[in-house]
Amino acid sequence: MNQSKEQRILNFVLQNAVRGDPRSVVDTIDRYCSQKEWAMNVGNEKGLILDKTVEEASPSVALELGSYCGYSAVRIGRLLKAGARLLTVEFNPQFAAIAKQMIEFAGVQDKVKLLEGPSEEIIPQLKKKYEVDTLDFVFLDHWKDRYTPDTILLQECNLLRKGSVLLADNVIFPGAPEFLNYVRKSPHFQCTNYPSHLEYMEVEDAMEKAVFLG
Ligand SMILES: Cc1ncccc1-c1cc(O)c2nc[nH]c(=O)c2c1
Ligand SMILES: [Mg+2]
Repeated sequence: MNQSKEQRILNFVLQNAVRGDPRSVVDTIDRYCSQKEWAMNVGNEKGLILDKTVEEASPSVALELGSYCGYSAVRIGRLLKAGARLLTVEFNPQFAAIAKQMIEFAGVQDKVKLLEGPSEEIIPQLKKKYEVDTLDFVFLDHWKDRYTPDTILLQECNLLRKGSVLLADNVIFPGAPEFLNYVRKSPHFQCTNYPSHLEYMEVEDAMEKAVFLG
């Protein structure tokens, strides 16, 4: 049975990155996906926007929707302060298995916990099952059609507090026009757009930051 692209990415990391060094894992994935096989990691250009937003938010509890191979979970995990944690949600079992191994190889497994399942099932479990009070930072990078319903669900579950930062990938390509419309029209969010490019390509893309105002 021939390997999946995601397994090839993991293998390349296991053979070429430095165990326990998140930066080398991120750089090695970027090298593979820009030179060998394109894959939907947030990449280094948008990754820098992610880094700056995470550093500014300095979250104690962060949520990622869409782990894929674990690239952004490692990228976020490496920036978390002592005692802070990231919960990353992936519904595809094959991707979840790869991401778990990527997180462990990078050495961020004490800060990053992968939750396997659909976001609409996991979000309502965060308070009781995963002992979350409120979320300081949320990275939306799963499926564009879930961005708006999951943002509404986060509010309904009282998981956002004044100042919670949402950051959404791909708002231009593949595009999340309904989400942009929702957060930009809502009196409960203060939005900022960060123009960029699709990972490893010269195609226009952007990230949207939406700060919850309570
Ligand atoms: C897969 C793909 N093909 C062509 C162009 C863009 C994409 C693409 C890029 C991403 O960054 C994605 N992030 C999260 N979820 C996605 O589905 C996704 C899809
Ligand atoms: Mg993306």
